[in-house]
Amino acid sequence: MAMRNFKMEKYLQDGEKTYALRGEIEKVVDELTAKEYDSVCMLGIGGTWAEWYPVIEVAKKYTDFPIYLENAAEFMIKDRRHLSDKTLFFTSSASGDTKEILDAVKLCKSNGWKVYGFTKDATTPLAELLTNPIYNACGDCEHSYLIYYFVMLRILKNRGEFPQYDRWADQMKNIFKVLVQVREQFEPQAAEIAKTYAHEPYTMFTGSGVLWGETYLFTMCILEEMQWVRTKAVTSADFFHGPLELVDDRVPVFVIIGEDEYRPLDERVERFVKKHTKKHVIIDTKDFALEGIDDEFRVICSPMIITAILTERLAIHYELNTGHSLEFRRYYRQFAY
Ligand SMILES: O=P(O)(O)OC[C@H]1O[C@](O)(CO)[C@@H](O)[C@@H]1O
Repeated sequence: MAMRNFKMEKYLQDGEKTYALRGEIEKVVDELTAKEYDSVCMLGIGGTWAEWYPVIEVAKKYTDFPIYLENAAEFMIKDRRHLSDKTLFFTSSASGDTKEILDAVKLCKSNGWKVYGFTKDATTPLAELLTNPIYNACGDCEHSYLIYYFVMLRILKNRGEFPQYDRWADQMKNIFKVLVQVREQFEPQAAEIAKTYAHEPYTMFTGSGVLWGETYLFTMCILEEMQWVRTKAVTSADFFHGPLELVDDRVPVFVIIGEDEYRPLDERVERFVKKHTKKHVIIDTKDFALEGIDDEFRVICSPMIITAILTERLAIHYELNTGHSLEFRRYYRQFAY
């Protein structure tokens, strides 16, 4: 099935460019971890916060080292005594002009804290603030996941907590090709799901663990910001503390099922919705093969599967059905607020 609005050659070329950043990222991380440090802090906002989320969730499976994920706007006003000049700070903004990120990085700098990270190119305001900025022209989520994982898992490797780093990173050379297969497999379903649900007045999404960030991102940044489709994202655990009361045949529930230790929580939601609404959509990362990638790395790659099929493919089919351009905003970045 041909994929609407998908340029395969360009996608694979962009993937090669992103993978090629591996050496540069490893060099920065190796230099930083050769010196004394006592914590790691990632700064994000909205979509970037959601993209860092699984990277930190994964890291916590391998280490109990202090690793923080801060919302850049909250970071400005909250207590920061857990951070210091011994913290390794990273951030990312594809546009390089997201206000909250710029403010947070300026605040770090005013404390003498260096911030490392990513932006699209050397012309952005963020590029001027970062130490050793790394340029990643393609800000799509799977690209972000890959480079953020290069940062985080390399730190863990250097701490002796992720000795399989090289095997994992070598296998990531093919991840973009694999994610084309994942897209192709999902495409007929994406077309069908969007046709059925794009005009629903309210849609719930549940997810958990390593997939929570992408669940939240897809509803907030794609369906709400880019499609004006009303949604609720709730963790599989919290679904049973409120949202379940709204479920009946009028309310579609998308259940995103992952492969980490949270899976039983997702399966509990699956059992419930299958009984209480005809409008359930079950999306299980286990249904997608990752050719050439070891099973022990599936959880790490699982947000890439979800972003490929929802944020990339389902979004395109929603756009087709709603007739609302994914590019159009009425408020976001249209004026100061
Ligand atoms: O990477 P940038 O340019 O800072 O943009 C991040 C933003 O992009 C979006 O994901 C989509 O416009 C926002 O919701 C998000 O906060």
